[in-house]
Amino acid sequence: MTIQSAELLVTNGTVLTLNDRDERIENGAVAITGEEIVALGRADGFSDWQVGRTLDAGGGIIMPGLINTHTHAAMTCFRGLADDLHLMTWLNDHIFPAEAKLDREKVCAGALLACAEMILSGTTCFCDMYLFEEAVAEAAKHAGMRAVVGEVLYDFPSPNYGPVEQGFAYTEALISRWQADPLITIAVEPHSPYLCAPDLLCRAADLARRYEVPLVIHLSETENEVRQMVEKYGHSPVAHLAELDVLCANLLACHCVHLDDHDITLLRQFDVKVSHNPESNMKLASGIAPVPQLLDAGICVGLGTDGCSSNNDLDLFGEMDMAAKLHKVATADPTVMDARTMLRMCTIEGARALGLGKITGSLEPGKRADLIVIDTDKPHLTPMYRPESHLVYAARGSDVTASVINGRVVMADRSLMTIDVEKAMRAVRRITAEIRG
Ligand SMILES: CSC[C@H]1O[C@@H](n2cnc3c(O)ncnc32)[C@H](O)[C@@H]1O
Ligand SMILES: [Zn+2]
Repeated sequence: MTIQSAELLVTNGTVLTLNDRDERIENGAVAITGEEIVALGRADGFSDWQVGRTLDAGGGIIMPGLINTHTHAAMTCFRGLADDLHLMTWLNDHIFPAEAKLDREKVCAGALLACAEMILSGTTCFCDMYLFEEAVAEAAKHAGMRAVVGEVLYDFPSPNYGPVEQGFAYTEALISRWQADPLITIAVEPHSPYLCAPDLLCRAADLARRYEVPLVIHLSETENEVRQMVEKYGHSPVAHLAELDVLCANLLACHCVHLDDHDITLLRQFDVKVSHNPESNMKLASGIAPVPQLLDAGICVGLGTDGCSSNNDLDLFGEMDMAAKLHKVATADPTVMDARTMLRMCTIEGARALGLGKITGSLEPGKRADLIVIDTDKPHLTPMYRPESHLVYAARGSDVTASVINGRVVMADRSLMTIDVEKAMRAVRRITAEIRG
């Protein structure tokens, strides 16, 4: 008889696989070796395994880590700086002037704090658009997080690279530097059709196609944006991208709040993925994305927080709860966006949206070991008829006790292994003085 072995066994919990069959394993365990899940099943099935380290889930829930499909991680530096404003006032009068004061070190500090907040609230993977993204990639790598990162490209000079020509060069350098990294994927990220001329959009799409990397953009976020685009180009933002041949399966379109039926047909036709950011859309009063319609059309939708200056946190548990309830009230239909749909949106569908569906987003042998443990021994999680219900409607990020990313334990007993959280908070507090000054 061969002795089976695992370097790490996460055991004694209800395992939610979020795989195609949505399996739930009571008294379950997940065996990990190196970066990968090697087996999962009932915990007693592993009693004769040789195990290096055991992580006891204490009777809680073991599930795939959450995936945040749209962040501007370093915007932790601007949390609470400017609230209660329209998007364009918020951006032009407050955020862009503050961002002009950023540099590589500040972005690195802001992103590291974001990683601490994300790991502590159950996120294992995020997709980021910002300035000085090399620093974001380094922060994510330091934190041990999986990330898709891309330098923002737009028509005006960037505080990082200057004119956009150099933005393309910077993006290509990022792609070649991080090509073989197990955690970091580089994306091409034009900001939006309203800040990017047609030529920039076409070049960005060509670059993403050439390197087979994700293409990420803000799209149809506000009514004003749609009006402007129709006046300027005679098309909606989605139809504008279709005209330019930018719509494709590796495009992640963030927000997609103001869509007409033709836009939805186009998104489906080109298999475009959508990132839904309900809290940011609510806070900036941008509107309500037609997510139930997108799902009915068969479009892949992931969940995102957007930057935490328009949210104002990075807790995806809160985001799932908000999204589920927002769409119920918007459609006057309590059956839409049920708990299962929300959990899938935040895990496997998020992974698919980022082009990572084959490696993460569900617990299956052969996939990377990206998982979290939730402590359910809490008054607000008692009793528990259905774990899926609690995860969406009752749990908070602070209920997450452990996190494993790419096979590495990055948090246990709510202690971060990779980040000195006190130091990370101090660094960002120091930056706020400069931002204010
Ligand atoms: C420089 S990277 C990204 C750029 O986008 C700004 N931003 C943050 N949130 C939003 C949003 O909801 N819509 C459009 N632009 C947004 C961010 O401040 C950065 O300047
Ligand atoms: Zn955004």
